[in-house]
Amino acid sequence: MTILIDFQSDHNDSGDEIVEKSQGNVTELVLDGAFVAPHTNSFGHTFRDYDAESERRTSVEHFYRTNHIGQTVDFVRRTREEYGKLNRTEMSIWECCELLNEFIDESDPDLDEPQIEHLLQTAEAIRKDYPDEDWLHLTGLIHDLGKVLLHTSFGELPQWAVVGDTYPVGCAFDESIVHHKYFKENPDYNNPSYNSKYGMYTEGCGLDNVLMSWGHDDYMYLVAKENQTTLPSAGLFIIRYHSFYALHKSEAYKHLMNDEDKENMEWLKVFNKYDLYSKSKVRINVEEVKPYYLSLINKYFPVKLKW
Ligand SMILES: O[C@H]1[C@H](O)[C@@H](O)[C@H](O)[C@@H](O)[C@H]1O
Ligand SMILES: [Fe+2]
Ligand SMILES: [Fe+2]
Repeated sequence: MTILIDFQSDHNDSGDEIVEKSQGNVTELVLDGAFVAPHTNSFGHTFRDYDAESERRTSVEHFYRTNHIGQTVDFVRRTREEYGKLNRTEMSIWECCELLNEFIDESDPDLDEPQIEHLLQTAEAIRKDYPDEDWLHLTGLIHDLGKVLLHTSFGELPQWAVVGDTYPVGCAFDESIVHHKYFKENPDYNNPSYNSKYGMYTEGCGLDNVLMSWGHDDYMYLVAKENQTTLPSAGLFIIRYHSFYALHKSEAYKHLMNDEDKENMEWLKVFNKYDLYSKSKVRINVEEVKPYYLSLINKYFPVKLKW
């Protein structure tokens, strides 16, 4: 497979140097040493460009339309309560990674690989740059496991209720949210209790008190917490808010954060670089890295978890 890379430029927007190595028609990102963020995704476009004319543009836009219409306060409360019961199955973290093999995320303009590839690419890229932070490697591996909600044994939630960027419900939807215009069709959009800057919240109330649109982030957070993980609070924060781009990229909703959120945000920003820019066609040898990740799972999680 060929990775399309813009050969004109050897720096990306954030000024990181791009290193490329060619082997036949396969161009690899060189990940040893400090991680170098590529300039373009596997389709030859800049990352998170929701307007770029690509084979995925229309389906991604359609995804966000359904997502923005369906995520109401009422829907989130009901679904969170239901899935928060964790009474659907019992399995280990690694079993869940394997289950994700079959899913492709319809919200993602940058990736059309099975999810397990993305998990390992993220974790391995972090591991190279932060060799001593083993909790962050494991966070990389598990951050998207909540996408298992798409699975038939979980009642097959539709993609709009599992993937995509997340945002608070119960207060005004910020304009920086991808395809914001579709919120006009969300019933909460015209509800005066939910459509002001603070809505049902107060200044500095802390993200823990904010109801986020329902999806894989909050679900995986609940799974990890209820199964008594020993991951540090920054790991749980990353899992819970990694899709909250309006906050960690556009700095909207900062008025809802408390001091602990602000501290954890530093790690989320580190994490995001690897989550977003490690998406590539470079395959990881699963069998080779599996023993390492099994040892981390063993350190931070029980053998079987409730899902
Ligand atoms: O399309 C992607 C994908 O669903 C990711 O897992 C999520 O974290 C991102 O926020 C989203 O943009
Ligand atoms: Fe995600
Ligand atoms: Fe991810």
